Amino acid sequence: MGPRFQPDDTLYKRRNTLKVEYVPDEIVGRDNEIEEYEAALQPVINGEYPDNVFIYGKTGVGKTAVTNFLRNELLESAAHFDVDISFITLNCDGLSTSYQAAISLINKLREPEHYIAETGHPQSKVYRLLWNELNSLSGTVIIVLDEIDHITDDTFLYQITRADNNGYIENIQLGLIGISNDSTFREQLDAKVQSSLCETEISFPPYGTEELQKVLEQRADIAFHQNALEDGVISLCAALGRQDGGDARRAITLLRKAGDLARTENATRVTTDHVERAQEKLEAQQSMDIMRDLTEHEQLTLYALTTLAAEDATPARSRVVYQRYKKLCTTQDRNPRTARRMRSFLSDFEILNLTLSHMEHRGQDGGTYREHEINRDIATIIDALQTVITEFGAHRSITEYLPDSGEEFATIA
Ligand SMILES: Nc1ncnc2c1ncn2[C@@H]1O[C@H](COP(=O)(O)OP(=O)(O)OP(=O)(O)O)[C@@H](O)[C@H]1O
Repeated sequence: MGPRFQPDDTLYKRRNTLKVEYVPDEIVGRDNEIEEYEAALQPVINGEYPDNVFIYGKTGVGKTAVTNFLRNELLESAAHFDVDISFITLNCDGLSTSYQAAISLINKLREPEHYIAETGHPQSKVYRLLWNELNSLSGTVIIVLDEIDHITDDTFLYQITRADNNGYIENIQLGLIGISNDSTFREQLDAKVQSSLCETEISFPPYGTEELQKVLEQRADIAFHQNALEDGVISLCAALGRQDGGDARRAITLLRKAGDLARTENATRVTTDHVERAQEKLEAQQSMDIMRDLTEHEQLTLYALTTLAAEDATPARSRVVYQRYKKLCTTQDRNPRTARRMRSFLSDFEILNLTLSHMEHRGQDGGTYREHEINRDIATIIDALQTVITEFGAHRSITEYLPDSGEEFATIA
């Protein structure tokens, strides 16, 4: 028998280009946004101040890809015309305060051996160090703050947008690009910060089917061998991607998952059937992630409804779900949320597609009430709720759905 893992390149030419980390050389389907963005950056090449730019749009709509593309183009043009430009990119994911953001930016500008500690400095010292670092640069410096909405207070943005006016920086012309997928972020900013940061605002709308098709075609050309995709594969991925919010990242991931499925099955081509099955898997994974991210009381509510489903007692009225939910809470002495709060959890589940509910009308007395049922299979929900089940115990109705190591769960009558 030969080695277990055999190289296999029947379908893929460069599979890595379908991974999220890959930066495309060319951007397709974002011409209007690129035009606006370019106009805001154009002054830089004339040696003038750039406009500060605020980019917003939902996840996977090309905000980062277009920013990286234009950065590369600008750097190339700057080299050609001998203009001094530098970019500093800071991803604000994981930075929740201005203090952390300022320290991260300082460290971005320093060599690792001169990094400063993440805590313990007076605020005035942090900004002094930051101005020193920026003043050691020259020409135009553009700071890109990706996921800018993670910074929950305005101080950092206030300081950095005012640094020039306040005389803290000399020699350099500072430009700021803020990127966010939270459209309400801008409204929450202090008015002065808002007007400085949002000199140019560019909204990136979700991709339409045609645009997704272009993005996918471009990527498939690099990633797959010629003829590796059956007709209709790209258009199906584009249509499903459109339904899932016009997110290019998700559409590209779907194509990769379909390719992987085809490869696992030793298929000679990727077919629409592979795409459909890959989509089912992605959806299952997505709802699993959603369920795992619910709060404890939301999970207990879902757990309560699932036990009723396991007893064949669904669709169930909200008050029946509430009784079961309260019972689960008492096993660990938790104070149950009010019935109204629990009903709001049930409405949220419906929006998330985890449950279905409908109104029932009583006959003679004319009242109405709502009934709920789960919209995922019991085993999947039980799997997602492992943590809460381990802590609160396994209701007798679900024992057959527990993993083989079921003994570790205390049972609830
Ligand atoms: N117009 C495009 N042309 C080619 N590839 C694209 C295009 N738009 C997006 N992509 C690809 O889709 C993926 C997601 O894009 P990107 O990271 O730019 O989204 P984003 O809007 O910044 O999302 P987030 O807010 O989640 O960071 C990336 O892999 C990117 O390369």
